Amino acid sequence: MNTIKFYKTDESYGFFSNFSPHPVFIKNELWPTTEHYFQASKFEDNVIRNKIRNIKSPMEAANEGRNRNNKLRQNWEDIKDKIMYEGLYFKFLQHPKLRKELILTGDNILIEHTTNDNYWGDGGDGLGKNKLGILLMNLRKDIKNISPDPDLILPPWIPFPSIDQNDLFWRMGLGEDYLIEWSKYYLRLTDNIIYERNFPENKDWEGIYD
Ligand SMILES: Nc1nc(O)c(N)c(N[C@@H]2O[C@H](COP(=O)(O)O)[C@@H](O)[C@H]2O)n1
Repeated sequence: MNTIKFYKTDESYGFFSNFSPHPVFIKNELWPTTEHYFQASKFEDNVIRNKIRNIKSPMEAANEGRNRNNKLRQNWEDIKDKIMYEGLYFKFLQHPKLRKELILTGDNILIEHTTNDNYWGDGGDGLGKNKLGILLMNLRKDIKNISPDPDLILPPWIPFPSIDQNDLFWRMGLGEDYLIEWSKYYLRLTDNIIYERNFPENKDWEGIYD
């Protein structure tokens, strides 16, 4: 088995980094990157969460999240892997090109390679836990279970479960981009019946296939 190492966003496979500039929409909030979401999730105080959400760069968001003058939520150590997986899940489902790239890594081992991190990364010498790489590989398996087709684009209610079809979210930015891409994909399908059987309309999207 081969390995794929990533770290810096401007190097190969940089989109696996949480610092990559891919916005995510999670539980009715838009985050500039998964790093912003992850760092803000360390706190219960909405003032701090919103401060982090509005910070420009992921590095500054990470610095604020690591600022121990901010009161860390009590159970953070217990939930941090789950939060990270949640961020990754929505990132890779909400950006079809990233979903495709993840599937195309096949069964290669994914490693966040850095001396800066012994938990999420490999510590540089391979002795770190590489939790980010492991979660990405778990996600790859889960995504392939939904559909292994790298070119498939999921209907909007799967990557964006909390937004119904009349929401203004679909008229701008991430939502608009997704809907346009999905519509083009769906209209080009040669076998709609199988797609519609695999992904039945949910109640907020009734009639979308008509
Ligand atoms: N760019 C970068 N610099 C560092 O110093 C890092 N530790 C990482 N790793 C990423 O940091 C995030 C989690 O950090 P904390 O749990 O707040 O220490 C996570 O996105 C790692 O992949 N990256």
